[in-house]
Amino acid sequence: MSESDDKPEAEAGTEALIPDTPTAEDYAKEAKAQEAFSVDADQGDVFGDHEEPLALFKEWLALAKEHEINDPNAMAVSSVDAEGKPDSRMVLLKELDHGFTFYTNLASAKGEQLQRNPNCALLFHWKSIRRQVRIRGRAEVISDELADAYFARRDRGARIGAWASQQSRPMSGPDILETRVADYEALFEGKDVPRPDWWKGFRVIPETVEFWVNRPFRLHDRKLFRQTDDGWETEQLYP
Ligand SMILES: Cc1cc2nc3c(=O)[nH]c(=O)nc-3n(C[C@H](O)[C@H](O)[C@H](O)COP(=O)(O)O)c2cc1C
Ligand code: PXP
Repeated sequence: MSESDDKPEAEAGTEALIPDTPTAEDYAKEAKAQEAFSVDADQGDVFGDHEEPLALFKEWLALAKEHEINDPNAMAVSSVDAEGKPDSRMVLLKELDHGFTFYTNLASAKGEQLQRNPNCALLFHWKSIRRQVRIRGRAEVISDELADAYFARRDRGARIGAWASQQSRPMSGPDILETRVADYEALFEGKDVPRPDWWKGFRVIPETVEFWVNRPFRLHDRKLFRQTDDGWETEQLYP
């Protein structure tokens, strides 16, 4: 029996769905097929000599924007509920200053969790360039002024949608959302659509930011930035 035949029975049905661990030949094939961001070691100096992580993050996001098929600014945000159980979902990064801002409904599950416990984590994974960025930090609710400015840039349809959606709460029937959208369209007909008080942004202030780039045979490169009283310190981590 070859090594690859020696698999537990329960895995059999998933073989067609879940790729096997790559062989040296697979790495060689991929390196040819996907020159710029292959799994080989030639992505160059991906970390640079930045003294803080946000400049490096911007470089990586710019590269991701060139290569991702959509939403290079998509990130998972993980929070914890009242029982301390973790919860994750995707959001879109919308502002980048000294923190990472996304917009949402404050009364949603994530909105309530982050207001109760601001400790959270963000995760970017860009498949096209085979890179990951992990951020741990604390979320703060942004100012009304910032939220108003972003809300005003959204299409009218999305602004009406924000009023109509009671995000994360159960919907009582199949047509209820359409009905609520129609109701708010009628309410705001001929008027500007204001930002609902509960539609706001969270800015995640990073405490650690880790940059990860894929390498062959899982010998990846990792660089961790950690905020200290004297600025950022960095270290390389084993893969
Ligand atoms: C790519 C992507 C981007 C998303 N962006 C947002 C976002 O910026 N804000 C938001 O409230 N929900 C966004 N969602 C929906 C959330 O993942 C989630 O379903 C919703 O916010 C409810 O989450 P909660 O019940 O944990 O609060 C996005 C979903 C995907 C797949
Ligand atoms: C429910 C919800 N709110 C907000 C956003 C943020 O993006 P935008 O302002 O571009 O709609 C998204 C993006 O998918 C979303 O799904």
